[in-house]
Amino acid sequence: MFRPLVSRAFTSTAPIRALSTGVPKTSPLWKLGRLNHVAIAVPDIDQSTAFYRDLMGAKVSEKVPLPEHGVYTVFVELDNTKIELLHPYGENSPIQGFLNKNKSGGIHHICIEVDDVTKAVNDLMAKGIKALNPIPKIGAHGKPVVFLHPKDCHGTLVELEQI
Ligand SMILES: CC[C@H](C(=O)O)C(=O)SCCNC(=O)CCNC(=O)[C@H](O)C(C)(C)COP(=O)(O)OP(=O)(O)OC[C@H]1O[C@@H](n2cnc3c(N)ncnc32)[C@H](O)[C@@H]1OP(=O)(O)O
Ligand SMILES: [Co+2]
Repeated sequence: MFRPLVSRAFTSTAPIRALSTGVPKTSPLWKLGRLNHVAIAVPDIDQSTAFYRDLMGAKVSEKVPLPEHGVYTVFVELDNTKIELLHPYGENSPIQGFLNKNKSGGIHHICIEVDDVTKAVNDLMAKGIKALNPIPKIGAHGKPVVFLHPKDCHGTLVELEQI
C-alpha cells in the first residue's frame, strides 16, 4: 500500500522543544556593555584612513603607534561605535600573522565594554575560556583590556575593555 511521503515532523508526537528563553547565564559579578569598536587589520593604514575620512566623510583620529601592542591604530568615529584600523608596528606584531593570511586585510576583532574586566576575565577563565592576557593590559583608550581566544569565542577574537 502506497503511504504518502509525509515528513516525520508532521507525524512525530514528540513535544516541540521550547526555544531556549535566552536568559543569560553570565555571572552577576560583571556585565557586558556597549560595542566599543570593531577592529579591521589593514595592509595600508594611510589608504584606509583616507577612505573613511575622504570618501565616507568620517572623523578619524591621528595614527597612533602602540609599541607595547605591536600596532598602529586609527579610530574612525561613528555615531554608535568606532572602527579601529590596525596595522603592524615593529617585528613581532600579533596581527602580522592575520595579514599574512588575509592579504587585503579584514575584520580582526570586536571590543565590548565591561564594568569590571578583572571579574569578567576571571569568571570566563573559570568557565574554560582562554584569555590571551589573563592580566589586563592598558589599551588604546588608556583603559584595561583583555583578549579572549577566538577559538573559544566561536571564531571571533573578543577584546573586553573596562569602561
Ligand atoms: C590593545 C590595543 C588595541 C585596543 O583596541 O586597545 C588593540 O586592539 S591591539 C590589537 C592587537 N592585539 C591583539 O590582537 C592581541 C591578541 N591577539 C593575539 O594574541 C593573536 O592575534 C592570536 C593569538 C589571536 C592569533 O595569533 P596568531 O595569528 O599567531 O595565531 P594563529 O595563526 O596560530 O591562529 C590560531 C587560530 O586562531 C585563528 N585566528 C587568529 N587570529 C584570529 C582573529 N583575529 N580572528 C579569528 N580567528 C583568528 C587562526 O585562524 C587559527 O585558527 P585555526 O583554525 O587553528 O587555523
Ligand atoms: Co581593539
